[in-house]
Amino acid sequence: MTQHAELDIGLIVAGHGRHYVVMTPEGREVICQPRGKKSQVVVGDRVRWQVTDSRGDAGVIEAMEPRRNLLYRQDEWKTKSFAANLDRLLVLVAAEPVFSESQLSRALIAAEEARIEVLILLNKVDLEPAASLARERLAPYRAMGYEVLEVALKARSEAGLKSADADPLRSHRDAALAMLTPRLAKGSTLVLGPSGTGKSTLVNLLVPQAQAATAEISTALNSGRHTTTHTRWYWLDGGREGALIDSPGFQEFGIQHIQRPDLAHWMPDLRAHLGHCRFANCSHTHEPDCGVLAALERGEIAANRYRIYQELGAELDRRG
Ligand SMILES: Nc1nc2c(ncn2[C@@H]2O[C@H](COP(=O)(O)OP(=O)(O)OP(=O)(O)O)[C@@H](O)[C@H]2O)c(=O)[nH]1
Ligand SMILES: [Zn+2]
Repeated sequence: MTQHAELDIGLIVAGHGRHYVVMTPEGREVICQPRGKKSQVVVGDRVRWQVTDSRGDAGVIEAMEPRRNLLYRQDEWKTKSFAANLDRLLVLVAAEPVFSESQLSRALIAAEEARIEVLILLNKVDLEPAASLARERLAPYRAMGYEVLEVALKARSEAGLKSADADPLRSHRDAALAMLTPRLAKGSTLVLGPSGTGKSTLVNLLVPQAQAATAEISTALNSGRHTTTHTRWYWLDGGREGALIDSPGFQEFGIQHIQRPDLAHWMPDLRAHLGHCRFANCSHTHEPDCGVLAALERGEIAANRYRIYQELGAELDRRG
């Protein structure tokens, strides 16, 4: 275990195939390949590595340091890691296109299970009436304890602005920056968001040098345009205290790694009513004297959320 302790430590900031970009504590980027055939390192991992060329810009990853957490999704066939050692998950949704509550809930469940704090960001609040509808759909999430922030990263009108402003686009953008900068200043934040929500806009706002950095990495890894579809770590400040991790979009957020009996526990609104069921192994679907069903009846659990619980529960029950 200690045999690699004397090697340099580095941070995985990007990866493409079997090539990784390792950042040294001084901020230098080195292209590394893992030693073994199978590599499980992901962006956010800290690794022990050593140089393999005389100029010191290529190396080999010898070992991975223990992880604090790992956010991943899992369907029937494969596991897909997002990133490791996360302090925060920022789930970006928008007034338009209408977001899938099921996908949102899946991401939140995976984050709960991995013990990662969540921030929900609603973009395009300049678009009414879509914004009001989205706000309504997010109300249960606020009520169950998630922080929900609203922004208009690229507003087309001055709707939603408190005072008339000569440049609504700029004032919305400045307001978003002022709101987000302090919240993301420390630790690593992974950004997840379905296509079209404004994820590129958000990353470019918070990391103005993102496009240049991505191009540079693509050249280094010789992967051309492909790297833009990969996960990438960006420092938010010169002191390297805060980081934003951009990740590619995905179709389905599989949560096959969640244990069926724990499902309700990872849903804070359901969790609040656990411990009051007649049966210790209650599935909260059909049992008499179920605390969750009683709470649903009393309107203390949103109908949509309970429907999502049923769907996800059935999905986990089908697992072979
Ligand atoms: N009205 C409005 N439009 C916005 C806002 N933010 C972003 N958009 C628009 O939404 C569209 C998607 O923004 P992008 O930043 O490209 O979104 P993305 O999530 O990276 O999308 P993909 O590239 O498809 O993954 C663009 O046409 C933006 O101009 C906003 O606050 N209000
Ligand atoms: Zn129950």
